[in-house]
Amino acid sequence: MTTDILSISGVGKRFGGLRALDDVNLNVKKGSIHAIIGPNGAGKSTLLNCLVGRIIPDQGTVTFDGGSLLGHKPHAINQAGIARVFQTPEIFGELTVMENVMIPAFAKHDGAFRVNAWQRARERGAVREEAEHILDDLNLWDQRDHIVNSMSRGDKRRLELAMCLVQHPKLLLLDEPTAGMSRADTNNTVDLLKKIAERGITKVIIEHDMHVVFSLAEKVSVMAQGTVIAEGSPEEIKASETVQEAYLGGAHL
Ligand SMILES: Nc1ncnc2c1ncn2[C@@H]1O[C@H](COP(=O)(O)OP(=O)(O)OP(=O)(O)O)[C@@H](O)[C@H]1O
Repeated sequence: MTTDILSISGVGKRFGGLRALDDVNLNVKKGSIHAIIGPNGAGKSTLLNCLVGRIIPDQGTVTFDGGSLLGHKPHAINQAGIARVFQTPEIFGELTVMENVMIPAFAKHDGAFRVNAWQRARERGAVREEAEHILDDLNLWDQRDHIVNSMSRGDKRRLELAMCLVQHPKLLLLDEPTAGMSRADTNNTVDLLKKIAERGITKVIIEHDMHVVFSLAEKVSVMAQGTVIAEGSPEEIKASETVQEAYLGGAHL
């Protein structure tokens, strides 16, 4: 029996004459933290976009939790249990931290269940409790009534993570979660991601910061020119000559 929650097989995507993805094969084990690294333009974001329904591959299959993801709209994929944290947080700047976390929590509930008014009122309490719990976990509780526009970039990214976690995803996609952060904020984010690892959510992380990759990932896939050129544990990837050559032109990771 397979323990893979996500299987990408033979995926290809062209943009005009450019082959952005070329026969991509990649399997993600349930409950693992799987990093995808590679130089600029390797196709990492395009692949992620295929997983959330923003881009439809020209070829190949993508199977998540036993069903095909292809042809489904982003909203349906989100309801199926995939949440994504973007490079630029997608949050509501005029609202408070708590309001931002409540929105996806309710969206998840309303999408998952058809409820009458009484049930809905009862669930309201449960949803709020869950939101409070997650804000506490992500060290955002003290800022719960702050208007989001006034927060630092690092805090906004943490908020976006909270907005994903409150949906109880089976798979969390993190697109450069530490991009533009100071070293201190990066280290905090790494600690946080380790902490939420205990929730058993599978994570796929695209990241340029090798310190982040090697401190978090159990498995690393290396992409270059639209395809996966190497795969292994962080130690195997660090030691791989193919990776050193193709990814960094011979420099050491
Ligand atoms: N919508 C698009 N239309 C045309 N070309 C695109 C489009 N999206 C991506 N590309 C091209 O596809 C290739 C792969 O881009 P992609 O953004 O997936 O790479 P990446 O590995 O995520 O890079 P980075 O690390 O810089 O984010 C690049 O050459 C890019 O210019």
